[in-house]
Amino acid sequence: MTPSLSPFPTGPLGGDPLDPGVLAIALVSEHASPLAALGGVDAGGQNVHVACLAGALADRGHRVTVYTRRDAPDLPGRVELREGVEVHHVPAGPAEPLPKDELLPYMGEFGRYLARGWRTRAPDLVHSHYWMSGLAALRAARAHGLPLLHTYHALGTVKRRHQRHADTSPPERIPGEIEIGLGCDRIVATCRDEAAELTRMGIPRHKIGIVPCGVDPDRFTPKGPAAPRGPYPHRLLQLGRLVPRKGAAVAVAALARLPGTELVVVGGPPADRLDDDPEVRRLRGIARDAGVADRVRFTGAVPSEDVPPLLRSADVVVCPADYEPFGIVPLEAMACGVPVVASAVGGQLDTVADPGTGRLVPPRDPEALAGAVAVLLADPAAREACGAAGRRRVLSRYGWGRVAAATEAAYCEVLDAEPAATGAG
Ligand SMILES: CC(=O)N[C@H]1[C@@H](O[C@@H]2[C@H](O)[C@H](OP(=O)(O)O)[C@@H](O)[C@H](O)[C@H]2O)O[C@H](CO)[C@@H](O)[C@@H]1O
Ligand SMILES: O=c1ccn([C@@H]2O[C@H](COP(=O)(O)OP(=O)(O)O)[C@@H](O)[C@H]2O)c(=O)[nH]1
Repeated sequence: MTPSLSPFPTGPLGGDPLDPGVLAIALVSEHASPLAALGGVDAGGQNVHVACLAGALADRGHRVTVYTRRDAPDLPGRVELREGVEVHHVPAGPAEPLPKDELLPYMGEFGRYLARGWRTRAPDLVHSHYWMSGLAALRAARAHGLPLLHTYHALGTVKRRHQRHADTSPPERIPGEIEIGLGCDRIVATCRDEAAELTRMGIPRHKIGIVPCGVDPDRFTPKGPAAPRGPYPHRLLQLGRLVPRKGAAVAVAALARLPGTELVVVGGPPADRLDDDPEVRRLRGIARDAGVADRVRFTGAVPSEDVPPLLRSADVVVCPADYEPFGIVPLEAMACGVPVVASAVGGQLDTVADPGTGRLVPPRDPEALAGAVAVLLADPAAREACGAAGRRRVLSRYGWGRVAAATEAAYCEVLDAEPAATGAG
């Protein structure tokens, strides 16, 4: 490791000064806690990203604090997620779950909490996730002259373009995202499409670096238990938050062109609340109308340890989102050696190699989705080759160790320091 990187007092969390070269890193993730259950409307890839990035940075010897909003009264102020990673529950607004689009009024309080804490124990750098965290962190980091890096995870301009009136983001979002981009020291975008969108928003290209999201290839493996299959010769699987933009309706409509195939939809509310969920009801209606209701199964949200067996049980994983800022699910499928048919949007343009690891098809096009899937279902050898290529692609590019190393390099650029010598995994 290299000489001390910090002009600021270190040891922000444990109290003791840190060894030279060890960074004290503050990750700010206002609505997406690394401790949250996944699959709900607001708990998805960002939660995974923050948890895994924090862990992989700790593996490289750094000390990480994740700041997330306290959304239940009984949450402890601090929780050790693992060695080197602590989660702080920030009091900002009522200590109860709130939709993320209602959190902006509490971001001043969130930022003041950060600034107060950093007065006595400042991190070496701050890395904020999602626009509201960026606003809170911008104020607090500026107050102490701390370097700030930002990852958007999703952009208001893109969401507005695709969802129009259904977009419930506050009007402050797009101007806020520009303010963050102009005010922070560096943007850690996750794919080329996002970098292009940011430059169209007027953010200088030289401030933007690209580091993808990652996957844990030791947890997501081709070998291992597979979930039991239904009575059909073929299984498609879709995984993620159950919101309309994820395109499950496209997958259901495609099923009408794929006889002998079942579709398992993983994610959404807990299994015992599926019947009350508006999106499940909508999708069941579409399935009924298409005459495929008996071949569509909803599991509800599943804990992350149950995800690899489900992925392994599928012949093809479909990711037909209308838009997808990055999309961790294709990486998880590829890591499990399963071919992916994804919409040609966002991060999926970078992650899915067509035809090597799967196929890219136009979004919102059930016919194109069904066509690409049918070719793979008819050819077991092609599926196996795609799966193996997907696994190789993940191992060579997307392990969290590599992602953390590249993120650390961005931190060091901002701090004008040398990266640590630790190998990437
Ligand atoms: C659809 C989408 O934006 N997915 C991204 C993103 O995920 C979530 C997204 O940021 C949600 O916000 P929004 O409604 O404004 O789009 C948040 O509620 C969720 O917490 C995010 O998980 O980030 C993922 C990680 O970078 C990315 O893989 C995914 O494509
Ligand atoms: O019931 C569920 C649904 C989703 N996920 C995980 O949630 C993440 C979704 O991330 P992605 O980036 O694909 O989409 P986002 O939800 O952020 O839009 C992936 O790690 C999934 O494995 C999960 O563990 N259980």
